[in-house]
Amino acid sequence: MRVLKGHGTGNDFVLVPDLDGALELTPELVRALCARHTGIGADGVLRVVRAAKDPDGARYAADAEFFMDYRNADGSLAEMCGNGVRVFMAYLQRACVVDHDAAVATRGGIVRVQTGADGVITVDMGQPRVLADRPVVTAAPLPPTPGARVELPNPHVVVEVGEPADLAALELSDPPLVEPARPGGQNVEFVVRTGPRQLLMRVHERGVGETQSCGTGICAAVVAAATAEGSERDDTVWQVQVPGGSCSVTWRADGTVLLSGPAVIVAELDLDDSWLEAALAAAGSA
Ligand SMILES: N[C@@H](CCC[C@H](N)C(=O)O)C(=O)O
Repeated sequence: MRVLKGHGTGNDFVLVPDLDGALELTPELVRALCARHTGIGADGVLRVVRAAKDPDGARYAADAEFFMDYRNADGSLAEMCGNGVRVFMAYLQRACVVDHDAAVATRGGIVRVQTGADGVITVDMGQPRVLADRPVVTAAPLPPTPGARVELPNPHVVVEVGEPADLAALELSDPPLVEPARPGGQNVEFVVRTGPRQLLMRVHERGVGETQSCGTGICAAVVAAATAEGSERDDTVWQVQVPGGSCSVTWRADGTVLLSGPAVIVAELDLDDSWLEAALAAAGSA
């Protein structure tokens, strides 16, 4: 089995090319690949398959050739992955199956992805949904604080905290408590404003834990911050710094959100059967 390792601002993935949809990607196999000590180690898996060859992708096949089958490290499915889709695009270009512009199908719909001359990849993430309720988030030592619920289409709750030191002090090894919790969970972003249209962010991802970056979360953070200050859809560029790097975001006048950032392919690996068996056993017993 041949796989690749890649990352976008430190949000890392195992890419599994399976263009004809022959592989059975079980939750156990996802956990085995993502295991940090016994597997390759990643926040998630990106299975690369022709849309027509996947049951979830087939409905998009007329408009998008490839389907990004994204799985969180715990084996769960998610609608979209903003960093992952840039890495997915980097893979498609490396495999010479697309040029610099592609439509990619995801469980959350089709997204348009473009690579600039500088190698920066921009994704049209579509229209965010800002929900009216204000769930209360608790993560030590932060007191219970109301956050903004934003869907892109993944579920996010964005909480503003005071200073960079408050952000650094947050204990995120366990999932933050969100009340009321959304069935199925949510991603939680903690942000500090460091200047006009500049945010510093940490994130706890549903199905993963704290990660170095989350692309849909970065967009959700900008949408929440712009909404709070009344500068929605003003076409300006926001910069969001995360532990793994930085991305820029534009909430356009037509309501769609653009996410731009890097994507890196780190390695291409052949997994041998004995490793796969051992990794599966380790993931099963973890
Ligand atoms: N890291 C991703 C989001 C991955 C899915 C997320 N954990 C979820 O379950 O919604 C990104 O870059 O957007």
